Amino acid sequence: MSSKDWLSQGTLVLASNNKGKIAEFEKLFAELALPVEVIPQGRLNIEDAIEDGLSFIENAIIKARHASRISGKPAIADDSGICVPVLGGAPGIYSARYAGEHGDDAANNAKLLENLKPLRQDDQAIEAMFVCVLGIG
Ligand SMILES: O=c1[nH]c(=O)c2ncn([C@@H]3O[C@H](COP(=O)(O)OP(=O)(O)OP(=O)(O)O)[C@@H](O)[C@H]3O)c2[nH]1
Repeated sequence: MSSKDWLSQGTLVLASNNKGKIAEFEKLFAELALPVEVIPQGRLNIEDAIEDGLSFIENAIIKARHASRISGKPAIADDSGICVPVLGGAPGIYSARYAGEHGDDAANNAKLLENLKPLRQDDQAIEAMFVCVLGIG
């Protein structure tokens, strides 16, 4: 599929089961007023892909291709996470399951703060980046 073909297909599957992402995408696409109906994959009974890529880019492509293969329609996916250089880039692609259970934001945040505690000097700020990659399949 060439980079703009998805626009002419009439529908775009949103390859995510994350309620926050779905709300943000629906708002964004409503504002853009593109001629496509955005359908969250859950409405098509598409379950989560196995996110076994080794980078945000790989995982975004895996999720988009999974939803596209099952639905037969173009799909868009987002893979994102927080990367902390003093932790070697962790939690990175594992952000959603850093504390064990997938999607437990409170536990993930608590674990990150706990791991940063011994690295903080005099309450100095610690650099972190939020990385977000979108893939269309
Ligand atoms: O503080 C935050 N502000 C945000 O604006 C935000 N947006 C996403 N996230 C977190 O980033 C990870 C994505 O993980 P992720 O890309 O693997 O997605 P996911 O597994 O949650 O859903 P899916 O899209 O794969 O179905 C998860 O821990 C999300 O909770 C955010 N955290």
